[in-house]
Amino acid sequence: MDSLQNVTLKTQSGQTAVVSAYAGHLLSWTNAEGQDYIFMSKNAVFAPPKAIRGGVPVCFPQFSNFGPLGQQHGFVRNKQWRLVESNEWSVTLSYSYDGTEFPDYPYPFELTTRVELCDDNLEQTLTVKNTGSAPMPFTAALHTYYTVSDIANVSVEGLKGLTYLDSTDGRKEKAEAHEAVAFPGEVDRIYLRAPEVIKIHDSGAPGGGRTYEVRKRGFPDAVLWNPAEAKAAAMSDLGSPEWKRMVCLEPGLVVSDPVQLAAGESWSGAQGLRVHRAGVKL
Ligand SMILES: O=P(O)(O)OC[C@H]1O[C@@H](O)[C@H](O)[C@@H](O)[C@@H]1O
Repeated sequence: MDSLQNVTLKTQSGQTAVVSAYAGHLLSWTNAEGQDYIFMSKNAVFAPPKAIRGGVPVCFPQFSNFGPLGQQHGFVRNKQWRLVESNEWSVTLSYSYDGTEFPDYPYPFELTTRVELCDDNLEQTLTVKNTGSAPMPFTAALHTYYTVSDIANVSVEGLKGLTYLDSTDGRKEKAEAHEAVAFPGEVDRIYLRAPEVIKIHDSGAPGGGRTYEVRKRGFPDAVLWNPAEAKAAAMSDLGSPEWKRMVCLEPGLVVSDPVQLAAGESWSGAQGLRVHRAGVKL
């Protein structure tokens, strides 16, 4: 761990990942050519307790305003976590909450994130244990920011036929009609009961195109987000043209299958990320 409390993972093939003990946050994942698959805003602020704009913020114990807290996306993305163990290719960090700091959330828990890099595959697991004596409600998401060439070149596959809540339209329920979901403007949606595999295609990525394959487990929902010009302009840590270079696809436990975690019990969710280049058969 360096002085910034970042842990760097490296594979034999030259991929790297950097995970911060601040917020248990995955900051980057680069290929052997140094291209970062994970977006980090050039205007991101690294000043705790500010949340970091980019990477993979952990939203817990609340996603957005789905829960009792006033704080959007919960509080663990604003906290220092503890290093549990690390080696060249994996790191485990944890955050313990004793149930006292936030009166609206009196549920003690131990939260752990493990990031593992093996060749062309990044695995991230989130595990929570209820360390209190009452059933513990929570919502959660792995708020993953992907690097894209330009949002105009991006389409998302795997969502057709699903119901989503449109957060740009009062969270009305809508049906996804498109095989390839594009981004003609602001997109902020919670897809309910999304499939295990979702793909993000970027036709303008270096080398003739790129596909991010996301395999999620334990998280029933998936959030899709790009703020577009006007909303991004109001975010000092994003702005223009940074918003064009990112898309968020976030495995989430938000609406479907609500959890009341019994005392002493644990819950786990995970995502496995793989990148395919143009011309390589999926
Ligand atoms: O600015 P924040 O708190 O990091 O949130 C960013 C976005 O996160 C997404 O997950 C939400 O669906 C959006 O509504 C929200 O704007």
